[in-house]
Amino acid sequence: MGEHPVHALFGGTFDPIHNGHLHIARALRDELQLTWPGDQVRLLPTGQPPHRDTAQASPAERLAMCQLAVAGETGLAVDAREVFRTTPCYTVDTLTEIRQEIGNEAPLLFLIGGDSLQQLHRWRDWQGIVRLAHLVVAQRPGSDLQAGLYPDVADWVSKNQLPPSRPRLSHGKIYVLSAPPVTVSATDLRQRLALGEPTAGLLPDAVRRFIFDNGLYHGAGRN
Ligand SMILES: Nc1ncnc2c1ncn2[C@@H]1O[C@H](COP(=O)(O)OP(=O)(O)OP(=O)(O)O)[C@@H](O)[C@H]1O
Ligand SMILES: O=C(O)c1ccc[n+]([C@@H]2O[C@H](COP(=O)([O-])O)[C@@H](O)[C@H]2O)c1
Repeated sequence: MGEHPVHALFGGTFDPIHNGHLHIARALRDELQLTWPGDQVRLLPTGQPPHRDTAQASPAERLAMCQLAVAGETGLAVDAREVFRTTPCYTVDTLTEIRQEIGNEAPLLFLIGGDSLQQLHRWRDWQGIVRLAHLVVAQRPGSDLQAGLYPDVADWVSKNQLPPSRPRLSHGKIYVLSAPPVTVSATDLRQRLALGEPTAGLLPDAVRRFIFDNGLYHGAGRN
């Protein structure tokens, strides 16, 4: 144990990917010291998310935006295995597939925001997810990680804390990032873009250009 690369996955609709996403992907890489050769935080754009409406941008556009967002970023990459699926993508299935690829010993992490942790008990087989991977949670404005959790999840969280160092165990723990919360959300960005309101500082520059060049989110292109 310990000599295996660490694989971290960050699933999302990424409609569009924004600086809040990049902030927590970088925080995961840096706080858990994923600096060994082969260590990676991979953005995992979902195809059909299980619990929400279809994305506004197409799978190919969301994938392209993720690729632009990580270009040149040490230790960040994109995993395209879910994005073109037309049936719901359940995280437990994807992590099972990745676990088969990397073997049983390698640490596997799944990054979510605090709002997702509050919904975790509604996910398909969440206990199965933590038998496959560690969870890493980013604090998000409005998500109270002490009071807002389903009791079974809160109980598991309280007993399974991971220390802030490069993980050696393969799965089963939780790490809450110390990175301060940032307020950016994709819903707010889509609204701003539709209304032609400013988005500077909220999106990676290359993603902003892609949105404008391709006329995404109706009305984009003015700011
Ligand atoms: N600003 C943020 N801080 C922490 N976590 C975030 C932030 N934005 C998104 N996340 C997390 O990233 C994951 C993917 O998010 P998603 O692609 O749905 O973006 P979103 O901004 O939450 O979108 P939407 O507003 O459409 O719900 C989720 O687990 C979500 O909790
Ligand atoms: O597996 C599930 O039941 C499940 C339920 C809700 C969300 N997820 C995953 O959580 C990630 C974030 O989802 P979202 O909807 O916040 O973009 C994304 O990878 C989804 O596939 C997974």
